[in-house]
Amino acid sequence: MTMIATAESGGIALNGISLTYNRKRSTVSALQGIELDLAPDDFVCVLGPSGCGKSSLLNIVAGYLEPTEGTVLINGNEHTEPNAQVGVVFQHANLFPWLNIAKNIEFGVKMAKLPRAERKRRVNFYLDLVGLGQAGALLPHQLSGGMKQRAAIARTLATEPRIVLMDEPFSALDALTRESMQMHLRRIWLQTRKCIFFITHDVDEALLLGRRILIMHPNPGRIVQDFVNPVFVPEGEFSFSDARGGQAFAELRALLISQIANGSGNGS
Ligand SMILES: Nc1ncnc2c1ncn2[C@@H]1O[C@H](COP(=O)(O)OP(=O)(O)OP(=O)(O)O)[C@@H](O)[C@H]1O
Repeated sequence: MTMIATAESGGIALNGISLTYNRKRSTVSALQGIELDLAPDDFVCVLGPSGCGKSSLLNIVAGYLEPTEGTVLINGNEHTEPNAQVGVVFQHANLFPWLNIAKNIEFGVKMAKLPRAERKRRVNFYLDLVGLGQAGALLPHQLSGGMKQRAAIARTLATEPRIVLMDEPFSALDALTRESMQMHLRRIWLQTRKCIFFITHDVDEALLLGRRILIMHPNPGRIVQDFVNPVFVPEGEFSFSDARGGQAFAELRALLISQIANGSGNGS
């Protein structure tokens, strides 16, 4: 597999990131020596067995956790705490139940103290982008699980961050909704070309969505593969089920599953 270099101005650079958790009687090396450059329009999927440090890495990029060593640079500036340049979408939408969908989306934008007209423009634009143009007046409990998650994505995008971090955003959804969300996310990325850093346990999801794929292994948590996804479709719509049926897709899936299993101690 080919290694790629994506250092570009405007992107995100992780330099020498290590993270050690101190427990009562032991320490855990959750991350060690992470070097990573993310281009402004990357779509990076991160795969790896449980406990390899995926969420820890995301939390460091988000500014929620301070690394033991190393720095995160966004557009050349050191990034040490949560700010509007980094948006995060979690497994659960966590919408405010008392606010309608439009007001939920506007909430983050309001925090940025933007003029009212710009707030409205963004709410309408991002509602349309996630296919909820007709749902702005509904309350969260009136939405399906997939619609709620689309609203959460719109809420994050409306703050116009430089990078969107996603921690298994579709894992709580049923299979059909999940596939439709994957298609939505692909369309959103094609339209916005926003840098997306997407953690998943699902190899198919990574192969369908990621232009670039990282594989991490634990003990210590580290990146063992970083490659351009050879079955990524760069433009337009395509049938996910046809793609899954392709030979190159199936071979790569099998290879990645064995590489992930090697890291979990289940490999041969
Ligand atoms: N707050 C904490 N205190 C101590 N150890 C922690 C803490 N959070 C995570 N760890 C440990 O750090 C390592 C990496 O955890 P992390 O949650 O980042 O992995 P992950 O790849 O996201 O796992 P999963 O796929 O199961 O979510 C694991 O060994 C975990 O037990």
